[in-house]
Amino acid sequence: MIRTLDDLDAEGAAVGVRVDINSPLAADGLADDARLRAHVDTLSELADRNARVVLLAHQGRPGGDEFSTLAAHAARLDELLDASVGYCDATFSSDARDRVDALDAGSVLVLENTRFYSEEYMEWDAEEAADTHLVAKLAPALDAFVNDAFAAAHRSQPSLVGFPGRLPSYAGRVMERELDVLGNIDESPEPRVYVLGGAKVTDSVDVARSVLERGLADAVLTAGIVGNAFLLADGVRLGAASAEVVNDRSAEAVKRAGDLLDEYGHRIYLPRDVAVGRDGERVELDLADLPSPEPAMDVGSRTVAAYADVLEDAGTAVLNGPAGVFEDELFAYGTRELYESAARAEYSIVGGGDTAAALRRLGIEGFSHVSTGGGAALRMLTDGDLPAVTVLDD
Ligand SMILES: Nc1ncnc2c1ncn2[C@@H]1O[C@H](COP(=O)(O)OP(=O)(O)O)[C@@H](O)[C@H]1O
Ligand SMILES: O=C(OP(=O)(O)O)[C@H](O)COP(=O)(O)O
Repeated sequence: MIRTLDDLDAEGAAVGVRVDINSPLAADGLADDARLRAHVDTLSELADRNARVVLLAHQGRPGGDEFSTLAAHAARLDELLDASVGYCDATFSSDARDRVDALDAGSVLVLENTRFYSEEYMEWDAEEAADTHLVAKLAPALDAFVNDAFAAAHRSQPSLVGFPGRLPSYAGRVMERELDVLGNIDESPEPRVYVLGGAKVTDSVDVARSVLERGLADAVLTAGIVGNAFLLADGVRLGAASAEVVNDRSAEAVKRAGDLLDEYGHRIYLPRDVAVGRDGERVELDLADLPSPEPAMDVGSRTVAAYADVLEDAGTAVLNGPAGVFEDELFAYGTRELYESAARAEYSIVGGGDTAAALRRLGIEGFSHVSTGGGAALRMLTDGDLPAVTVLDD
């Protein structure tokens, strides 16, 4: 059974709360605060119940553009919450532990990006994770652990799976809600159409295989860089620029996409056209017009029309990842159209950090459930288990 905040004696307790506030960044700070706002209920409840709330979170991946401190996140949380929110530029050092010890009841402290520490970017089993430096050093300063980071719950990293071995542990309100909705997807209306876009090529190929093998998906529509990977796997010569974007993520995934096309090609839909930028304009190219020197940045209108036909009959639409570089208005068309078609399905689930940002930016509403997780939601839908959830279950 997974315990929730209803089971936690919060008064005066130092509660470590793992959240997922991993967000798109802009030059001057956060480009979108949806993931921060998602945790407001959990954090407000704990602060109102006089807990000393200690936040653990990651931002970006080592070496990536969005790998940064959590200073901007703490400042935004301070605006979003009634409680006072402090920031500490360390995670488990004596400085960090001193700040935890000095924290007032009803206040919040944001510790530094957990991925600044190399152990955090490795996968562990729960017992080993409990012995990592981060967990072994920080746990003694805490009385309890709450995992509200559904969006990262598919990762077996120390801050996600290590604390339950050392502290009484609970699911936060976001985690509780997500498990409630996504745990019952196999009872959702058929036919089920999965729309896989975005940049996580390897994860998406794995998801496609799983939902097709398990008979959960009647159709898989591919878009974004994922769609480009499937086009390459199908032998389409997109051009060196597009191929480089895909291969930078995973050349191996293209091979695996090819294997999947061999087995399930009749249920996998590939883009029929793509959009590139030429002299500052959007230009749509049919597959016959490729290769193109410019990278494919969006799906074109023929793809949108074909996918809309499939989605029109969907009982359930499950969507992850944008169809193109929606951040640039020239290439937002595919995402806008595809999301609007998916939102019209009888039951529709959408997930992903960038996907949620796209929904807000493009003003699209009407999904039955907007999950805070992309990879986590898909993994939950396909495997039904998540490592960070399994360790909460006792
Ligand atoms: N054709 C494309 N070329 C380059 N980037 C793309 C393309 N299609 C989508 N993207 C990018 O993919 C990113 C989001 O993908 P991903 O992180 O997988 O989504 P999510 O966070 O919703 O799971 C966006 O920043 C978007 O610009
Ligand atoms: O943004 C996230 O994943 P998502 O984009 O699949 O929702 C989570 O914060 C997990 O991040 P990660 O995929 O770098 O482990």
